Amino acid sequence: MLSPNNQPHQGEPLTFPAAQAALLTPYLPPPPPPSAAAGPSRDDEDEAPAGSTHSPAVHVTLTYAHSLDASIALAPGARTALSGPASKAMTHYLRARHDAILVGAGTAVADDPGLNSRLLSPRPVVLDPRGRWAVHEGSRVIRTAREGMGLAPLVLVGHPAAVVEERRRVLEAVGGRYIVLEPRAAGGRRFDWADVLAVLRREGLRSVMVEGGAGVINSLLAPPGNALVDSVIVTIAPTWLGQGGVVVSPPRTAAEDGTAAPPVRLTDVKWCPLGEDVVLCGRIRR
Ligand SMILES: NC(=O)C1=CN([C@@H]2O[C@H](COP(=O)(O)OP(=O)(O)OC[C@H]3O[C@@H](n4cnc5c(N)ncnc54)[C@H](OP(=O)(O)O)[C@@H]3O)[C@@H](O)[C@H]2O)C=CC1
Ligand SMILES: Nc1nc(O)c(N)c(N[C@@H]2O[C@H](COP(=O)(O)O)[C@@H](O)[C@H]2O)n1
Repeated sequence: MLSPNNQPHQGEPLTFPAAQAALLTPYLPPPPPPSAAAGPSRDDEDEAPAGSTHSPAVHVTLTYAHSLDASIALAPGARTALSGPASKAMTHYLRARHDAILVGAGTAVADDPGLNSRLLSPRPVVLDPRGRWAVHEGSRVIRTAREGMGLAPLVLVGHPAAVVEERRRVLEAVGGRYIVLEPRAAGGRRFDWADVLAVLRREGLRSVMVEGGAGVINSLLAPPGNALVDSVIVTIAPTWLGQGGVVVSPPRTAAEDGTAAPPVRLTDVKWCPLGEDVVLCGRIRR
């Protein structure tokens, strides 16, 4: 079993079997050097991590859990447990293997997530172009940081006016920050993924686990964002969530003759049963 390292635990001690961790290794960024174990502020070298396909190098792992009908939640705003205990442990292991964990404003608002790991916590990053996440003293991610159980978030907003002074104070009190980034995609409503990764790289973050929700996943799986994804790890839970769920389904692209074409496909695929769930690992086919 892999054992927790230098950060305090939250809740039950957590272990993830080494044999299962070994299956995931080819899809993950290299482990941080021992000197980086205290947190994700890394030395600013410019080497690309092994397996990375873009530069400057930020390893991007897209990972989430969905139902048999591709839903990641029962309804917008409904926090929905899909992963069983074994795959939940995998999620904490994966979080610990990345410098940053990224979610969209929809998830931050709906779930009030902790975004930490019971092993080594990554830096939470929230994409919030319009500043709609009303972060406050009681937000879980803030409490988690204050209690030393995780790191404080970086919140990417699209305009200085999206920063509310009281929220900025709350964030900065625990070591978090707003970062203004120009939304250059989707008619000025979305961040260009390459710009997001450049911000992370400037912050010394060399790997990011993109966790959701559907808006973020669908945007990253669509071109040109999907060219920046190094690996995909999806937990499939043996349940249907039914119509009205929050569905992962990126927009179709058009083939040369104008007919609809699948936007993206995986290659180098491995399947691994984990408790009652199955975990699918793969890379985006170029
Ligand atoms: N099962 C699982 O593994 C997971 C499930 N979830 C679930 O997903 C649901 C939330 O999904 P959803 O509502 O789609 O919310 P998201 O977390 O995907 O947030 C979507 C919002 O994030 C912002 N955003 C997304 N992409 C970009 C981009 N490229 N640039 C800038 N901003 C971007 C936009 O904010 P704006 O609209 O303000 O411009 C967008 O509306 C929740 O119910 C949650 O429980 C979440 C994570 C994992
Ligand atoms: N891996 C996974 N399985 C599920 O069943 C889930 N519902 C999620 N959701 C993600 O985890 C966040 C909540 O966990 P923490 O409070 O941060 O520990 C939630 O916001 C989603 O990002 N993930």
